[in-house]
Amino acid sequence: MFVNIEGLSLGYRSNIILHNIHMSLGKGEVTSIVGPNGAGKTTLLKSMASILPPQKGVVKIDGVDVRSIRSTDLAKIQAYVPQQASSGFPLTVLETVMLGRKPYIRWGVKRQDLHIVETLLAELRLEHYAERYMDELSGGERQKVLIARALAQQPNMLLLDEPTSALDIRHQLEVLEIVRGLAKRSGILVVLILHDLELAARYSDVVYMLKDGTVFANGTPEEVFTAPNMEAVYGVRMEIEQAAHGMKMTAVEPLQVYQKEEFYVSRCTI
Ligand SMILES: Nc1ncnc2c1ncn2[C@@H]1O[C@H](COP(=O)(O)OP(=O)(O)OP(=O)(O)O)[C@@H](O)[C@H]1O
Repeated sequence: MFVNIEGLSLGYRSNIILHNIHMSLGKGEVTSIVGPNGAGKTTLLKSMASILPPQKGVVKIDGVDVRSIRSTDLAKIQAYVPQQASSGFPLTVLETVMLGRKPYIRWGVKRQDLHIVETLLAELRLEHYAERYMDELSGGERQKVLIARALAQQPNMLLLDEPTSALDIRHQLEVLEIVRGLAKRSGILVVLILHDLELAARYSDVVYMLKDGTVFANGTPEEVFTAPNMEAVYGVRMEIEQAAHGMKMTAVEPLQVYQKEEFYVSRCTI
């Protein structure tokens, strides 16, 4: 499986958000989309999920325009987990994850569906929550259940919008290890939106850095996460070092701002 995005421009009503985006994503690769708030990351992911139609350009999966794929077929190819999802009515964890099997279920739940769901619950250490209702879970537990539901679709392509935002550090690593393991073992194409750039560096093969609805830089984490790129895109001076398990990024600027304020306050007091 491969995904090509060619000259994609789109927005909301007459307000164009993404401008002439080109991307190519390969099987078994983990790609992170990063960039400041409002850069257009979610809009881009929604367009890959065929939720938002392009105004120009095209998103192609294996050479086929995603807009021409029927939604039931698309659900077997790709799973999308939005930033916030609510079911609208009360479901247990088991029922929620079972919803991921919906594209495959014709007349009723089969033993194989139950096996897939139970295996995922165990893998994500959610088995003890199976009978709990979704509104009885913490934000982080709910986020893991939604990831389990996406994985139950057994997609070739997984689109996750800030999948670790509600998770503590141990669960962040756990989820990203599972997702990366799936990419490497099963050849799933994974696209993540991440705000934590150290996690993006650690778990991604490829990074696309967006600025104002355009691709400012793309390549390996080492190529993209450079001090000049960070300053140009985030407006923050950073020190970036290679560390044993990825990259270490330290913001330099906030410290200076603080020192300037302190200086200003002490001068006023005098
Ligand atoms: N439904 C909508 N209607 C109109 N404008 C929208 C809508 N959704 C998003 N936008 C605007 O599109 C721009 C890009 O939003 P988007 O959610 O794609 O950014 P993002 O990079 O994912 O941001 P964040 O990091 O804050 O989640 C923003 O200026 C936002 O206000």
